[in-house]
Amino acid sequence: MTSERLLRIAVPNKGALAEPAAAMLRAAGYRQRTDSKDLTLIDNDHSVEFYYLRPRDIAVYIGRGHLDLGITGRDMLLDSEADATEIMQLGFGGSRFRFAARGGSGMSVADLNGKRIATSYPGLLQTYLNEQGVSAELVKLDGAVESAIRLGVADVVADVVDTGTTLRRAGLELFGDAICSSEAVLIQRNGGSDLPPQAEALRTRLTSVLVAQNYLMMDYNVEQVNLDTTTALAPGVEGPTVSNLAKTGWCAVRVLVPRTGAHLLMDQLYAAGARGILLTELAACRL
Ligand SMILES: Nc1ncnc2c1ncn2[C@@H]1O[C@H](COP(=O)(O)OP(=O)(O)OP(=O)(O)O)[C@@H](O)[C@H]1O
Ligand SMILES: O=P(O)(O)OC[C@H]1O[C@H](OP(=O)(O)OP(=O)(O)O)[C@H](O)[C@@H]1O
Ligand SMILES: [Mg+2]
Repeated sequence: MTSERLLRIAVPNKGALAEPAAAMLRAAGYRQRTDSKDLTLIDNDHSVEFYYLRPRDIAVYIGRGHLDLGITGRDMLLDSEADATEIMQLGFGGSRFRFAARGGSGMSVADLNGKRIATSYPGLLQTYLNEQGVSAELVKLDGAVESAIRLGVADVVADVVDTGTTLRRAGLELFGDAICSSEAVLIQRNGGSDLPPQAEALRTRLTSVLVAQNYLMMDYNVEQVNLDTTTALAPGVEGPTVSNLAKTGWCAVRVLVPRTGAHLLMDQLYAAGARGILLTELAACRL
């Protein structure tokens, strides 16, 4: 690809988003670093340069216009209050930002007035408290926020919850609605319109990875007399590819099927006469 300049993309260098972000970019056909100490990597074939940065800092670089696109968490983008916006949901790194207090304390958001709330996301939390008309003292911590109550530095925590294991281990219980539902997102500067053409190519390729996650490739053999029944069960997108088998009266069918319900479909196809049914993962898929 020829272009006047490299597209500059920020990718999380560590934490929960780093590995899945690199894996998604690899699945989309981009080169990624093999040494986790590398700070940057140029993919010359696609005229893209990747910068490996702390996920918390990525919105800052994008908002100030020093990098073109970035992958970070929605919660981190909102917390940063950077001049940046999400342009695509990436389907990994899902979490919720929640309040928690000592088990059995029966807290509610209305009880937060005057309380000390420990968090690593003061921007996100303060915005929410303002909306709720609550006045509380924020205790800003870098991580392991769940220990703040036991150690007496806070009455309540507001933190990222995925499985809830960390909270349970700390003897805490959730209260109130989720302050934010987060996942990894692709971000750009607000109103940013001077992106090189590789930006659109990246979005198309990432979309093809997401689409591929929703489908599987199915192959099966079936007798000609049963073909109408099996193709009605699995009609595919444009229609199945049907080829002749060497065995007279039989054909081979290849068809894209939704991942959800694929095993139920296998049962139905088998009952309808399909044999040798194969399900295969897709790396990428542009429909
Ligand atoms: N199980 C999880 N634990 C932590 N963050 C998660 C999890 N699942 C998804 N995330 C998301 O990952 C993003 C980055 O959080 P992460 O904890 O990796 O950053 P960090 O705390 O700055 O880094 P580190 O934990 O390495 O110091 C956030 O958007 C968060 O919502
Ligand atoms: O609900 P869970 O599945 O237990 O995951 C949530 C925990 O994971 C994150 O911590 P991380 O490992 O990023 O450490 P940190 O607190 O030092 O950031 C987050 O801050 C929670 O503590
Ligand atoms: Mg963390």
